[in-house]
Amino acid sequence: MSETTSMLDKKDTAAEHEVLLDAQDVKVHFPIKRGVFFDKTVGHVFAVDGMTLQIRRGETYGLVGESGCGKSTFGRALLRLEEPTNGTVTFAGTDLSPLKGEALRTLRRHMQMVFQDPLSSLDPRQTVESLLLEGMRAHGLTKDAKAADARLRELLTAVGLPVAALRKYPHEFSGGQRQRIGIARALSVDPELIVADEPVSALDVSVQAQVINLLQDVQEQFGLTYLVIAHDLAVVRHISDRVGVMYLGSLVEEADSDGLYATPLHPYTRALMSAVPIPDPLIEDQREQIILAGDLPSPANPPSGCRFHTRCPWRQEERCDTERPQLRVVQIDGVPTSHRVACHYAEQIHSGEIERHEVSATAVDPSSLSDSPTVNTQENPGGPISAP
Ligand SMILES: Nc1ncnc2c1ncn2[C@@H]1O[C@H](COP(=O)(O)OP(=O)(O)OP(=O)(O)O)[C@@H](O)[C@H]1O
Repeated sequence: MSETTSMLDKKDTAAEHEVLLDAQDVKVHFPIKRGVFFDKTVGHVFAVDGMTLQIRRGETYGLVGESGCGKSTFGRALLRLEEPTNGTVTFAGTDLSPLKGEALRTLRRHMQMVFQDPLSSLDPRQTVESLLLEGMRAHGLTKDAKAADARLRELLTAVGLPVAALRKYPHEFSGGQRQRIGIARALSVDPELIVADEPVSALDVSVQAQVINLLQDVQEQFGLTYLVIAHDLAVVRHISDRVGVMYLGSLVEEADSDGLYATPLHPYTRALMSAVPIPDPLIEDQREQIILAGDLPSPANPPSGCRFHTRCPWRQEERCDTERPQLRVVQIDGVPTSHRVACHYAEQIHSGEIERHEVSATAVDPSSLSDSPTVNTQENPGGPISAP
């Protein structure tokens, strides 16, 4: 191997491990207001309650969890579309917390969002050309008309739309095409990170794979880093290098995608995976089924200690009820795994040292049940978390 090649390899490896986004203890607490003038704060919705994760340059990080666990709020907080109550977000070495005005606008060029429903995120009165030029103009990327025109054509080619699309309006396209426009719009300002919030869940199943493939193609073409937020385990598994599982505002487990799906270690992740149907009836009959008791507790009144203890079939009294577990690297047989797990007893549960017990639905305090859309995993093991 030549010296130049080996230097390039080293550079690639270093780039792969470079942390692009670093979120430390991010919290977003929404005040609950009451009173005639809504001027009294009577409590808080702890939508995001201590999220710590790092996304490496060039990777796809998948974030999964039940509806209402805080995924979207966290994604928005990263871009400061939602103001964090606490914590720090560092992007490419810059702490975003003190940024305001122009500095924040400049940063948004590097971090873009792709939304679930392109129809509501695209102004229906603007043509595709105007939608794509908007961000480019705002960031001073359209000074040269010829270059701007070439860039528009490049974007349309990249997302698989004809040049004639430029003169049309969003309603003239199908759902899948509209999501292509949403992706082109995010790409138009040449970002480094894209936060894709449920990018395919509003699309027909037949179109979902095309849009996922497109996201992967443009990632390679433009050297992008992704945070993909989804409730669909199949989508996340297919697209992600690493996956984080969120429960009531924070991560309960994080691992590389293959490791997480092969050996889930947190009881909640195990329950999610056990709801994934396996096409082979023999394996399906023999494997572990974990049916969670009760619904997702309300983020306005989260359980004490481990947030999952009210539904956990391996709960150990006292410690789980009172001490909130930290995310830590788990060792199996003395060997560190790729998993970080927020469970006091992950090793003992994995080895079978702690036995599983039934949790009755009444174990969940009814006053802590959520008003927000929830999953009843007892009645519907697929729930809003859908399986591959
Ligand atoms: N502006 C807000 N004010 C008060 N509560 C909010 C606000 N935005 C979100 N929430 C609440 O915060 C919690 C987390 O919501 P969020 O939308 O982030 O969850 P999610 O995991 O993305 O769910 P979904 O997939 O259904 O969007 C929910 O209970 C939600 O009702």
